[in-house]
Amino acid sequence: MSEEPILRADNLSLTFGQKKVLDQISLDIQPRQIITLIGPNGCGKSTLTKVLLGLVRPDSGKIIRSRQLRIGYMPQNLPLDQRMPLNVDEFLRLTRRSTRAAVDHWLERLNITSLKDQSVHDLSGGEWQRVLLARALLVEPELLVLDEPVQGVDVQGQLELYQLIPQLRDELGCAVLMISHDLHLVMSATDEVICLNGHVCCSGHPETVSADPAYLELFGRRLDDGIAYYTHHHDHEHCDHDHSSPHTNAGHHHD
Ligand SMILES: Nc1ncnc2c1ncn2[C@@H]1O[C@H](COP(=O)(O)OP(=O)(O)OP(=O)(O)O)[C@@H](O)[C@H]1O
Repeated sequence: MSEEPILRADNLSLTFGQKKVLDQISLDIQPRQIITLIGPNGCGKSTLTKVLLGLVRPDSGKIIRSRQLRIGYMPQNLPLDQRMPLNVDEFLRLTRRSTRAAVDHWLERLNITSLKDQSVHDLSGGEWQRVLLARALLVEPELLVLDEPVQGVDVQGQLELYQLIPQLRDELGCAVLMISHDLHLVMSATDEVICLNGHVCCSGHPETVSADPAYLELFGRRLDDGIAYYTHHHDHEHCDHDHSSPHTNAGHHHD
């Protein structure tokens, strides 16, 4: 891809207390590109996402976004005041610049029209995820950011949601940055995987990365049932590489 990135992160670092959560992270997001961040619990995926969105300030490093980049953000959770009566339709209409027609469109597109008059407090985990996705789509994003979009969703629902993501990318022409724990589920829905553990452990096209024996050793083993379980053994040193061009090191792995 030779276009200008819509977002470029350059050497982002952030320490919380004693813990270096982000260590010199660089990445580019190209128009229409689907990028997935994977990594173990607490490795900094959500923090990196919030830094990229401008919600958290890094200690050092730089973020360049294209002018007036419209970002649709689906957070991992969105605590709501339980005492506030609010149905799905009213909740979605709170989104800035949302219109009646757009709300109806996304309700229908995500197969949740039947939830329109239901209280947001009574939704199942999977239904709530779809409503949050609709809310992110209502801003007509150029960049759609999904923080663990399949949380609380059953396996069939996860497969459907991951199939939907490239379709939404095609319909909106947007780029997608998503966080996932499920490498095997997300493989076919992503153009690039970035494996995080504070630093960028490896990155590249999912098939290139997944075919790398060193990658499998680090990030999973494929069992007979075809499921690759995520088992990151981070007992290695991070060798230096060129952070200014993170996408050139597809299949890069540690010594
Ligand atoms: N505001 C904060 N203050 C202090 N520590 C924080 C803060 N936010 C996150 N952390 C810590 O930073 C680390 C990275 O957290 P983050 O939520 O980014 O991880 P994650 O990779 O998204 O994890 P998970 O997969 O469990 O959602 C964790 O150790 C977390 O406890």
